[in-house]
Amino acid sequence: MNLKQLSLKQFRNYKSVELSFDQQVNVFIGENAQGKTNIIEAIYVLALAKSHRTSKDKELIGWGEEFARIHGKMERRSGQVDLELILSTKGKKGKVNGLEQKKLSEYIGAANVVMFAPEDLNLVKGSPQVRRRFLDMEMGQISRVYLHHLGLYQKVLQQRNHLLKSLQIGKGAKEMLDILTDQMIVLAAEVTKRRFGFIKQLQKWAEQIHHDISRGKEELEIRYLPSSNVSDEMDLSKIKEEFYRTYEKQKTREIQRGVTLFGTHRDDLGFFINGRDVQTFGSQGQQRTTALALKLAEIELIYSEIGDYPILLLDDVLSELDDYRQSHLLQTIQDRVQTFVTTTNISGIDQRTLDQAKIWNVSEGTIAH
Ligand SMILES: Nc1ncnc2c1ncn2[C@@H]1O[C@H](COP(=O)(O)OP(=O)(O)OP(=O)(O)O)[C@@H](O)[C@H]1O
Repeated sequence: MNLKQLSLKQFRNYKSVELSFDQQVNVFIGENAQGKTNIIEAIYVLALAKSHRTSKDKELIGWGEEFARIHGKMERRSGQVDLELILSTKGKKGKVNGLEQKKLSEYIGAANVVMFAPEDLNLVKGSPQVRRRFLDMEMGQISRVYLHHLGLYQKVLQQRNHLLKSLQIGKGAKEMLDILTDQMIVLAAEVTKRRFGFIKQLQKWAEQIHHDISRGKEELEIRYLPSSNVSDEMDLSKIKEEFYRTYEKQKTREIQRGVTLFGTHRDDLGFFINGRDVQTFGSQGQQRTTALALKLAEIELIYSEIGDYPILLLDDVLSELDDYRQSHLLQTIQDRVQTFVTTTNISGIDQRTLDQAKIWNVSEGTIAH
């Protein structure tokens, strides 16, 4: 899929800007703090209704303004799609082809993006939260059902934590805990089952890509690491049974601590190269290759799921990759994947890429080419 036009109003440091993209590769170049990342963040938010670098939508609205608007015209295999997202201090609204969507979960998925930013190099070593966020953002854009279950799970979890806090100080109704636990377990089982399935698919691509980047020397394995004793082979009812067992074991401690101690919000992902944990034993280079393999695997996975390539957003990351990794990445995207790149220094980018790219100069919230 291709983004043909993008217009921003009061988004970050852009008062009003309209851009047309007729090339596959677009490079935004400029000094620090001029608005390069803001542009590709806008494309990410247009697709996923969430930023990759903040959970506070208010930060996306231009200072002193009431709202921000992102409008994009996409060309997909299935036809043209017009997307509009309005962020205000009161919330956000998404329109697809001019029609306002009742729920954001119905809006998400009309455009697909894969972002590779310096923070992603932290995916392997960073906190489990970073890896769960990766799972949720990636899975959310290819599965509405997943997004739906995840949203409900988060709501129930919040209520359950609230109740546990009350029970901790001798308030609240204890029978409510069983009711909320039932609801949480049904949703946790759905989320878990889908995450196992997603990892299995991602593994298939990532393994091959990692093998190629490491010139056949390394085998990458991705494992879903649940906090309960559930496994890939279990069906939904078996997963639920296991969650109930965990609940019975943890119940007293949960009340003492005033917080939910089991469930998908405590799960993690593990990466293994030739059987060794990359998080503990991986060199910096191996961590980079793993992160790159995951991103490239995501591109293939999205293609296999929806029959269209996602848009690739590379935020200041090309210069972080050595020549070999960079050319591997560029080989993957060649002619297939519309790509937006930001950089402060054009010399870090492969000349073959520059030859087919449109170069945009970014300075203090204005863009020229
Ligand atoms: N809500 C906002 N309203 C107005 N300006 C903002 C807002 N949020 C950030 N900015 C401004 O945007 C600029 C940062 O833009 P951006 O993050 O895109 O930088 P960049 O060009 O990618 O730089 P770097 O190379 O350092 O990453 C800063 O000048 C910052 O003050």
